[in-house]
Amino acid sequence: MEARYPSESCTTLTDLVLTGETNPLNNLFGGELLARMDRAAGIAAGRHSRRIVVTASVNHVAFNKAIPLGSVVTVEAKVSRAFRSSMEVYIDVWVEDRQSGDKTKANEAIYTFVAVNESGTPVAVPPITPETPLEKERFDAALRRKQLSLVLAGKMKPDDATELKALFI
Ligand SMILES: CC(=O)SCCNC(=O)CCNC(=O)[C@H](O)C(C)(C)COP(=O)(O)OP(=O)(O)OC[C@H]1O[C@@H](n2cnc3c(N)ncnc32)[C@H](O)[C@@H]1OP(=O)(O)O
Repeated sequence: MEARYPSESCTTLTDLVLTGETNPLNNLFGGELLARMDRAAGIAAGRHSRRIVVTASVNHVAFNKAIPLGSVVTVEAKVSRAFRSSMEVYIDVWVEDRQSGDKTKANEAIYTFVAVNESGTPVAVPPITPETPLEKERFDAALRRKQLSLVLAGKMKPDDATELKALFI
């Protein structure tokens, strides 16, 4: 399969924070943000693989900054690394200042999607070639994150997590 670039999967969703999507402090409800990130990441993984994709894990979510009611929120998702059937998708969340238009990074998350056939069986996806320094940095660290996710899910023995062990040697 021919390699693809992260930019080919880049998916941007921009939307407002409306009443009904906020917590008692009038900030965006965490579950609503997770859902927006899942949608953007699913589209990105689908663009990379051109397959049905399912969310396999949510590996890292940092709610660093509250997002107030009425904010313009942009969720940007890109495949950072493709393995055999799984893809790591990196998501950056930006909040736009309505007067200046300046965007501030509010949150980030890392999801894993798996490409499957009509029966739900995992299928191979194209490899990915990172281009920018940030894409290369995320690509390089993705195997470590995959091993951590598999160990935490009980799907890999800690002894087999070579990339994690290398951090401490
Ligand atoms: C878009 C949506 O929201 S879909 C709804 C929510 N998601 C779902 O319903 C998915 C339900 N889960 C499933 O269907 C299955 O568990 C699957 C397809 C994710 C994985 O199936 P498995 O039988 O575990 O398959 P298998 O062991 O071959 O793993 C497939 C790939 O997923 C990876 N994987 C599985 N679990 C994890 C995990 N927790 N973290 C990271 N990667 C994982 C494996 O490493 C493997 O990757 P690779 O082929 O690139 O090496």
